[in-house]
Amino acid sequence: MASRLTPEERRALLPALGESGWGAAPERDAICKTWRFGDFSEAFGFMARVALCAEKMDHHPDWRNVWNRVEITLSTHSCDGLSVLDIELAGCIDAMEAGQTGKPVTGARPISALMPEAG
Ligand SMILES: C[C@H](O)[C@H](O)[C@H]1CNC2=NC(N)=NC(=O)C2=N1
Repeated sequence: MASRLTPEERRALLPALGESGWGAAPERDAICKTWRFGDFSEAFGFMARVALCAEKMDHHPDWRNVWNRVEITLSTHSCDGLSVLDIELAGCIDAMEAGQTGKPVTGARPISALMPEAG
């Protein structure tokens, strides 16, 4: 079973995701990111690609789609928080995004909320 990221792992892994638009989900140990696409077809195409990747990993997003907008939240049910599987799935999603018209929506809550201070 995947275990929850340690403070050291968080400090090592989360800043890069923050750079690409991931933020801290409200009131959960989870990361989230929102994209806006040209239209519903593009948004749904992106979701289909994410679904295939998630199924291959046996690790699945929480998500919401409203027409051209896709909001994804990642956390691991089995440890009730962030694990390395969420980091891997986020990386896979970001790699797919590159070829799309979809753009991340700015304004996510800072990912540093999920990182305890060192010391
Ligand atoms: C039985 C199955 O392997 C588990 O339920 C998997 C499926 N997808 C999952 N997805 C997520 N996000 N967290 C999990 O713990 C998880 N567990």
